[in-house]
Amino acid sequence: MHVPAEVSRMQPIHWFPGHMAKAKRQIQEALALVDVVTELVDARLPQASANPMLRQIAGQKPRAVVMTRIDLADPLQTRRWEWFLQRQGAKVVGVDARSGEGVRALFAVWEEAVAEKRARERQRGLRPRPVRTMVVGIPNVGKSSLINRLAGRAATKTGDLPGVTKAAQWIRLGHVELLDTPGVLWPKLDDEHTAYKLAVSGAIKSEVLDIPSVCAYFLLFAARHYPQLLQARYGLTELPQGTWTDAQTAWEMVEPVLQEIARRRGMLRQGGVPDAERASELVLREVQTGRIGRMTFEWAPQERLDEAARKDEPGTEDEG
Ligand SMILES: Nc1nc2c(ncn2[C@@H]2O[C@H](COP(=O)(O)OP(=O)(O)OP(=O)(O)O)[C@@H](O)[C@H]2O)c(=O)[nH]1
Repeated sequence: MHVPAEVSRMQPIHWFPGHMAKAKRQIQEALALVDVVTELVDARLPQASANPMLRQIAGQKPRAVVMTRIDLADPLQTRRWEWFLQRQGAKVVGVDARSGEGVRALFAVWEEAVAEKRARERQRGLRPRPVRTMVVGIPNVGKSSLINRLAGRAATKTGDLPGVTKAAQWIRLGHVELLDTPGVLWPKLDDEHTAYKLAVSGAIKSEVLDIPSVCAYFLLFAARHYPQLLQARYGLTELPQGTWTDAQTAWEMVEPVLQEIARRRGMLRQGGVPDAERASELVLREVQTGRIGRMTFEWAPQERLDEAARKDEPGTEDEG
């Protein structure tokens, strides 16, 4: 059995305290100037792509949670996540930041997020003022895409923002003012599953985890939760069985499937040996571009199903 060298050289997952301290400071400075924080998470992994530190930094400030990449996520799971996050007190909207789908709904969410504060201000006789917000999220989650979508042609840039960076400006969008520089937070990679899910989604690159292991993680997950999509895309008759324990074992479970994919795609090494490693790159690329189909990589946390049923809302399943 051929095991790629990278699998046995799995690197430890790094956490960057220096970067985080700086990012935290910058975001804290900027947050002091906004009414509502717009937190971006990836709809395919809303928990793993959120940074828990943001809650701590943002404190009681109203949060608008934007789930990006709804075009790639499983629609049923997206509904469940929306419901779950709303129950946690966030205002939630799902968007495709590339096409702009769902983006208009954000304006209502922002207004709603500051409604109480504005009512108090009105009572004190203060003049209505625009809602100020900033976009915060992990790298690659869609911050620039969303800002560009929102800014569009109508955007006007106004005034420098002291204390953050010289270049930072507000983008005026009707009653909303959006900071044109997003806040970047690193994902919290302190658990193996979080790291693998982020790698499957493309949020972290192969310097942290190697491609064959990430692909193995994905295949075991997808064989369990989205078998029809895998079968339809790759014409597979047999799917890998089993759950993740470690990279080596997982690779051994998925290697025959990847060899089959390699054979079908003509990915052969010298002597006609199917190149499972190359197939793992292909599969991962196709996951990340949505070619295999719409998938969500983590389930909304288990809620009491009876409660969900009583409220006639979608229930949740065990991720397993
Ligand atoms: N399919 C899809 N792709 C998206 C969406 N949002 C962003 N992307 C793509 O994801 C990639 C990263 O998007 P960016 O907007 O650059 O992400 P970012 O958070 O600004 O990234 P950093 O600058 O690294 O912090 C780009 O190729 C986008 O086109 C989305 O909602 N759907």
